[in-house]
Amino acid sequence: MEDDADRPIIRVRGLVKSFGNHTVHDGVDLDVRRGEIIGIVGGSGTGKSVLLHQIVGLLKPDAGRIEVFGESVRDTSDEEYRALRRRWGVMFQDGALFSSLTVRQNVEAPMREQLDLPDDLRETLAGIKVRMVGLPDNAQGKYPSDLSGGMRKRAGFARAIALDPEIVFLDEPTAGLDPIGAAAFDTLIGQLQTALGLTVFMVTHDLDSLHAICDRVAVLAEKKVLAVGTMDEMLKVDHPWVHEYFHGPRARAALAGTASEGD
Ligand SMILES: Nc1ncnc2c1ncn2[C@@H]1O[C@H](COP(=O)(O)OP(=O)(O)OP(=O)(O)O)[C@@H](O)[C@H]1O
Repeated sequence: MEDDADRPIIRVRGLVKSFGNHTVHDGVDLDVRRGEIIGIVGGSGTGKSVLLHQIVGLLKPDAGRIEVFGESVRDTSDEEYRALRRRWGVMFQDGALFSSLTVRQNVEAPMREQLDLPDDLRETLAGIKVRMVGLPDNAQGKYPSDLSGGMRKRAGFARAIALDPEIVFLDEPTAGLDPIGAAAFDTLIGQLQTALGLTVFMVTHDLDSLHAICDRVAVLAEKKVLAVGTMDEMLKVDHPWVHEYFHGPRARAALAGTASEGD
């Protein structure tokens, strides 16, 4: 069945999640639109990664509803979940590459799991994904430990797009990169989003990324999505944390950087 174009590609309603007596989410609502890049921001420990992990079915919410492509992620059989999972790719915070596999083998891993392809075709396709993220051909045979942090992130991105997903989830893709590497990674995300028509759900602390590539931003605070909108709309939100985040010195520097790029 075709997805309704107006229906959010991800719909979260009334999400509640606690660890012991520590409540992380208490009524999280969020819609993600098909084709957008949405940045998820919030203070440390506000549950950005926990939200991502619940949406992709790696953590079980205590209450609430999560729909991806109109399907409830919780109420699926193993087979249905496998089919859903094929339509998204995840790049975890640290890249989460298999250290004993080469870059190309890492990209092949989800293909082996989900697709029944002849070896040579799978290798060729994985090689194409490695090229798409801007890694040189000689990176294909290297192990994660032989790569720079930026190259490891690109390899993680290549694995996230291995199955031609409709959504990619990126957990702090530019964390730990120097400003030039981070800007190059932002450019890559923007280019692949456009070229492949991706929806991008991106957890980030990086104000430069928000300015450079995000269509909308969702702020997690007080156990909820406190505000969601464009960067311009975020500047008008009257909440102390949101105000400090979007008007503070780092925000001004990021805004100045964006302005001078456009000059
Ligand atoms: N598996 C777990 N067991 C217990 N507590 C957890 C677990 N996973 C996350 N938490 C707690 O949930 C809270 C939210 O964690 P999460 O990693 O989502 O924060 P975050 O917003 O992504 O933070 P950061 O920006 O620092 O990465 C934290 O207090 C964390 O300690």
